[in-house]
Parts: sequence; structure tokens; C-alpha cells
Amino acid sequence: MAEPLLRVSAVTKHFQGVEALGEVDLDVAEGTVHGVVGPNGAGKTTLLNVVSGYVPPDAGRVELAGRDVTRLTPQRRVPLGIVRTFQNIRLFGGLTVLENVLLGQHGRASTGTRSLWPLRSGADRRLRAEAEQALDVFELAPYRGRRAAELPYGLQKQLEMARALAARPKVLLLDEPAAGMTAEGRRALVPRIRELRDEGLTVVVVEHDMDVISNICDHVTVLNFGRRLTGGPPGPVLASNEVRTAYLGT
Ligand SMILES: Nc1ncnc2c1ncn2[C@@H]1O[C@H](COP(=O)(O)OP(=O)(O)OP(=O)(O)O)[C@@H](O)[C@H]1O
Repeated sequence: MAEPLLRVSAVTKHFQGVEALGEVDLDVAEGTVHGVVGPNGAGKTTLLNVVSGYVPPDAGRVELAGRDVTRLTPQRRVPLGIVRTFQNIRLFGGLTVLENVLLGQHGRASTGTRSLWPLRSGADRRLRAEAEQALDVFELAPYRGRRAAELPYGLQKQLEMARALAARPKVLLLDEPAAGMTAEGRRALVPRIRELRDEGLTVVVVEHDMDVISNICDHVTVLNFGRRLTGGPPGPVLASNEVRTAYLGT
């Protein structure tokens, strides 16, 4: 493939003697959705943590468009385009839905928290319009004035994604976006993520729901005990005997 937008090379991470990741490689092409799957404890979240900068690897590299970002803090990765959501929702419950999305723009170059103040300039208005657009993508516009804490769980997850989108990512990292959602919420997620991909966004998604993975991913990487077991198009990979065996733990 062409030079990947995101390249993870030989990343290793131990926690108190436990190998959470062992020499893991991951190449993600621009404009694709890449799934990271595997049984519980396989190292999926640790991989997202290393890519987003929340966990420093013991060894290995993370590159975005050829630039080594391995040693950068999460805050310095956001303006470069690496933005994530969390498995456990991290919203400002006392702020409104719109305010949460405006804060998502905070990490972008020269934005600051200014976007919460009344509109002053054309740039402010543009930011506000983009925030409204992010709300629209996740059908949150009717809730823009509600406090985030008042939203049902599924909508809070959507708000997390809208906030991440407002940071204008190049690579959006989603940690279990379907977990805890209703069947309807999970179904709605699929066309949304595809649409974002079709607009050119690159997505890395950790997810246990294999229907969601099969429907949104161009490529999957399977981890098992911190090692890359296999990878490829979701259909054949998920149907393979080695992946089935890994999930069954036999
Ligand atoms: N901060 C930490 N301190 C100690 N051990 C950790 C830490 N984070 C992860 N681990 C361990 O590293 C291994 C990989 O964990 P990780 O959460 O990355 O797996 P996962 O594939 O995301 O699992 P799940 O599907 O259950 O979320 C596990 O053995 C876990 O207990």
C-alpha cells in the first residue's frame, strides 16, 4: 500500500511483568477504517493508549504521516490530528452538549477555550458552525442546550464522538464505540462511521461487536496475548480458524 497515514512499528509495553503488547505492528492507510479486535486482555486499549500518547511504550515507534510522534504528549498529538474517544465516557457533565463539542475544538491550533465566549470574529463563527456540524453528524442538534449528564448513555457516547470530531482529527481512535448502546444505536453507528470514512477520515476502532466490525472495517488486526495474531479484510480474517480458536481460548 501507499505510505500509511499511521504506522505503529514493533511497539512493546509491559505492566509489572505482564506483556500487554509485544512487538506489535499496525499500518493504517489514509481514508480507511481499521479494526483492532481480540479477546479480553489482548492489548487493544493499550495499543490505542500508545497511539494517542496516554501510555509510553517500552520500545517501538508511532508515526503519523512519516513524523515520529512516539514521545509526544496526547495534548501535542491532538493538533497533529490524532484524537480519541474513551471506553469510559469522559464528558463535562455540567456543561451543555454544545459546550462539550466546543471544548473538543480546544486542542486545535490557536483555538483555546475562547470558543465558549460570545462570537467575536469570523473565525469564531466558523468554529461554531463546525461544532454544529459535528452535532448534526451524530443527530445531537436537538439536545444542544441540555446538560451532558442528563443524556442517556447512548447519546453520551455519540457526544464523545462528536466532540472528538470537532477536534478535526486526521486519525480518529474509537475505543468500543458500540459498547453499552442499544441495538438501534449500534445499527446507526455503522452508516455514520462509513460516511466519515467516505469523507476522507481515517479511523482506528477497538470493538467487541463483530457485526459492527464486519460492517465498518476495511481491514482488521487481531491481537492475542499482546501479540499480532493476524490481519486482513474482516470477512476471511474473522472466519479463520486461528481467530476463532483465539476467541474460544482453546
Ligand atoms: N495500567 C495498567 N496497569 C497494569 N496492567 C495493565 C494496565 N493496563 C493494561 N494492563 C494489562 O495489560 C493487558 C492488556 O490490557 P488491555 O486493556 O490493553 O486489553 P484489551 O484487549 O483492551 O482488553 P478488553 O477487551 O478487556 O478491554 C491486560 O493483562 C491488562 O490487565
